[in-house]
Amino acid sequence: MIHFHRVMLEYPRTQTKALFDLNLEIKKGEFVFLVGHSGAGKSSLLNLILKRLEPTSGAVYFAGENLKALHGDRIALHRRRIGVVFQDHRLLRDRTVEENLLFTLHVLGVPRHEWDLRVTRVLRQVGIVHKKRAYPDELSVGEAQRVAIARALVGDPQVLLADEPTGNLDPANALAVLEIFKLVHARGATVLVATHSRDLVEAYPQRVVVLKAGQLVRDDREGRYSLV
Ligand SMILES: Nc1ncnc2c1ncn2[C@@H]1O[C@H](COP(=O)(O)OP(=O)(O)OP(=O)(O)O)[C@@H](O)[C@H]1O
Repeated sequence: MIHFHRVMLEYPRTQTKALFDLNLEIKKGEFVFLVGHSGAGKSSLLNLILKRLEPTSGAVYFAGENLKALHGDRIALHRRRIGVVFQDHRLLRDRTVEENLLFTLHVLGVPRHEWDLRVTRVLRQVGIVHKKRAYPDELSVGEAQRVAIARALVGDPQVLLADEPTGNLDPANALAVLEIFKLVHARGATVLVATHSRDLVEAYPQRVVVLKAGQLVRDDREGRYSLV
């Protein structure tokens, strides 16, 4: 589903080498934790999958297609296949929870007659349907994060990418978020979660890929957490 082939990434302005000779293959339906110290390159890796960044050398493939070949509208179409959750949820502050999700469905081009059903279903799934008329500023951090997850899932993406999705949450809320990811995984989506949280990794033993200073130093299918 996602394949990195000898990827090197250097940020040109600062000449920071963020990833070195990275080879990684993630199969359809896999759940992968991406761990590593701050600055190890986790966010850079996720941004390459979204084609927000281009590799300096090497190639990133998504569903068999080299992302380098995508231009213009096809980049937007590519991103629509992917649900994204960040620590900083980036909800639209002047729209209610429901309107935030409707906006996403509009952008995704989902037919209007499906909107109500999809919004209700996904808000139920993340346990926040009672807040659908609230504005983001009226939500707790944990609630806002659930809405961000709902927004990432409302388009039924094939792939879910999450960057520190539980960084601001207390342990109970972090585990609640993990439960949602497990459901998404069980439904067949490919899930990639960048995290510093040992608790999260230990609560759901899955494949763990460890980055250290831009290099993949460990790939453990037994789900063992170690920052090396
Ligand atoms: N826009 C940028 N321009 C220049 N250098 C950058 C940029 N973004 C990240 N870097 C550098 O690239 C390296 C990898 O950063 P990245 O954000 O991918 O790490 P990370 O593992 O996600 O860290 P964290 O856990 O702190 O979010 C770091 O050395 C960082 O300083």
